[in-house]
Amino acid sequence: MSTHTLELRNLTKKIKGKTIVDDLSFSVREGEIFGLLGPNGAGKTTTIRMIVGLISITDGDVLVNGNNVSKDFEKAMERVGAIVENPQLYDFMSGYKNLMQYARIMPDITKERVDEVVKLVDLDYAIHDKVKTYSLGMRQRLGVAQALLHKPNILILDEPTNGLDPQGMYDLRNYLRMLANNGTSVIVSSHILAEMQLMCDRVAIIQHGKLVRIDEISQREETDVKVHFVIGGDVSDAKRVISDLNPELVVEESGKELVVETADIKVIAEINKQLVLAGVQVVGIQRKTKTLEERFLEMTKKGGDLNEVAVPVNK
Ligand SMILES: Nc1ncnc2c1ncn2[C@@H]1O[C@H](COP(=O)(O)OP(=O)(O)OP(=O)(O)O)[C@@H](O)[C@H]1O
Repeated sequence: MSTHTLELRNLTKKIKGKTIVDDLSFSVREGEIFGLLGPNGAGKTTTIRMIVGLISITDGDVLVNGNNVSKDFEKAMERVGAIVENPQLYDFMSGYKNLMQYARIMPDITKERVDEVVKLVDLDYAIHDKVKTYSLGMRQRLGVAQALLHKPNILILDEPTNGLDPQGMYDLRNYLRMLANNGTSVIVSSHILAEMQLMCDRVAIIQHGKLVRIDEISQREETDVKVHFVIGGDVSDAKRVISDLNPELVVEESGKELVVETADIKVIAEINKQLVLAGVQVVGIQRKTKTLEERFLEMTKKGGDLNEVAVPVNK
């Protein structure tokens, strides 16, 4: 059984009569990487700012490790590490001095702990260089090291991939995964779909301040499978053979391809067998999973039913 570390209950933010975050509810589990995904202005940053107490909550509750942020703020923040705005770093000091400076104002942080977080974010090689010589990725790693000093069990990063190069993104993913494997709940926000798919276990899709749905990345990949049969001869013969097996299997036809929606390997093998037995030439079979991007676009398209995933257009 998994434990929830962060829980949002009907969280709402209104600014000057405008609803920015609208009745948002979800829970984050121990040891998972949870994404907030939505277009610019969807309300991700506002949500995070409420979670960490940077702005007030209009309505609803945020529970952090069981503590209500509105009622028991200090207790709630005890084990939260966050980078919401750019981390406060002094350019003229070394990375190490920055961390020591920060450690001094926090209770019970030892020099050993500073060394530990430096290792964790892979900054040992440059930790005594001045921060002004750091790349964006290194600055960000130093910011994360700082946020981790007090051993939080929840780490919140607003748009952590912003400005990172591919190597920086790859490194970020790896060490966030390592933290999650050790039990930390990691919450990241982004409008970059592909990044979220690579990084997260679950993604909450947010639009106009509302939760559209929560996508379980691995589970989804198993269900949203389509198989493309590429036919050598007459496609209508192939279509008839497949329809005889099950009239609902074929969902699309395009040129020489018949698209079948199933994740069941036995069904795929049976279709192939029947096609061959009927003398139909099968020149290719391809399995394709719907990407998070396709699903996201389907769900957020104007006028679309946000709870229903429509049959995707062929790409
Ligand atoms: N203090 C404020 N006063 C008025 N409107 C605000 C305020 N803060 C945020 N907003 C509006 O709320 C909406 C959501 O903003 P928010 O920054 O939370 O979005 P976001 O999903 O984080 O997007 P982005 O990726 O662009 O930061 C935007 O339309 C923004 O203009």
